[in-house]
Amino acid sequence: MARDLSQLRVEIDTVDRELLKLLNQRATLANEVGDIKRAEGSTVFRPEREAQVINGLQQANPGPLKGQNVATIWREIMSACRALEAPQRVAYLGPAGTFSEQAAVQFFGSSIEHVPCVSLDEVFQAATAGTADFGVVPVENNSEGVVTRSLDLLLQSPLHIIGETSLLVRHHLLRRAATIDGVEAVLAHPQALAQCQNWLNKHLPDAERRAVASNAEGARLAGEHPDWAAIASERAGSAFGLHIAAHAIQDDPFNRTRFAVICLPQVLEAPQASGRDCVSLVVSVPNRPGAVHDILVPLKQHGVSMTRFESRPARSGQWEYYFFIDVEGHPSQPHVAAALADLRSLCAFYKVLGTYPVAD
Ligand SMILES: O=C(O)C(=O)C[C@]1(C(=O)O)C=C[C@@H](O)C=C1
Repeated sequence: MARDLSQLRVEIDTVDRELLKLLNQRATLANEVGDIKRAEGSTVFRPEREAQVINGLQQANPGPLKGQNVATIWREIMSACRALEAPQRVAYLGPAGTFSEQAAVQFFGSSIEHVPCVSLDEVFQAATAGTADFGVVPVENNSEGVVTRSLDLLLQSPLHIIGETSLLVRHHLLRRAATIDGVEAVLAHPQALAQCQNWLNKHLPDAERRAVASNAEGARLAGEHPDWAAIASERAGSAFGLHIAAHAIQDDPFNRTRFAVICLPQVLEAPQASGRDCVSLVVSVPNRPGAVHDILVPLKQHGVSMTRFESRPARSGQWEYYFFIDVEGHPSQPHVAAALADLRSLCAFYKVLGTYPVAD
């Protein structure tokens, strides 16, 4: 006979008590792992171990929970266990409510210490000086291209990339009023203004577009001026008590931003191979005909796929460029190591920005 609602809820309560007991058992074990790591002076965060735990559970999952749900739940469980071992301080472009904050929580789970920064430069400084263990910075948007400041900072910085996360970015027009009537200025980070330009041309052609340091900063200002609107996330809207005057106004409905997770090699060395990895490099080549073509040859010869190739002016006063290259694989794989060694021998400048598991 089918159980009624109250019987089912009693059973759910029993299962929850059992889960709570097991989760605390798990947290106690993680705490013991923390004691060992403290004694060794080693790092708490082990992304490859976390990936292993999640992959193993997804493979063992009989359902009806979806694999994606299993990943989300265990990412949070491990985030809480990690925080018991030692708080992980994560720097990002703040204030609260930015997509960068969302990316940080997506990667590390919500049990982190937030270190909001006023600029990308400050994120790099925080992670370099040790006021944060990790930084999370945007590197690329699928409609707007690369975030040039992040690439320039990566080039000069002692930090390396240990992970990435990709976020579906939905921009809303936020305002004190619930409609777009009478908007005189639209405030947002330049990237967000660029990602919504068709919508702005069509619906608010006469409004001034004002670039500010972050979308959340724009939302804060829009909260103070009735004739201003901001382009920002729902999260920023609720943080500053604003209405969504227009929903999902980004020109590309599949607008995604890729974020890099960075830290000093002393905090965390390059993660071991996870099975789906990527190496990010920056190189420059001697200024002679065919030099750019030549650096791609070793990749082809050794069967290594290139997933990104971007150029940035070297600012040397000459027509010289840095090339940011992502290749698939891990340097522990012989064909990847061979391709990188050959490529390096052809470059005037060669720096590995990081080796890390690719985001889903
Ligand atoms: O296995 C470890 O090294 C742990 O610290 C435990 C644990 C976990 O909760 O499973 C927590 C943090 C690490 O990032 C990896 C895994």
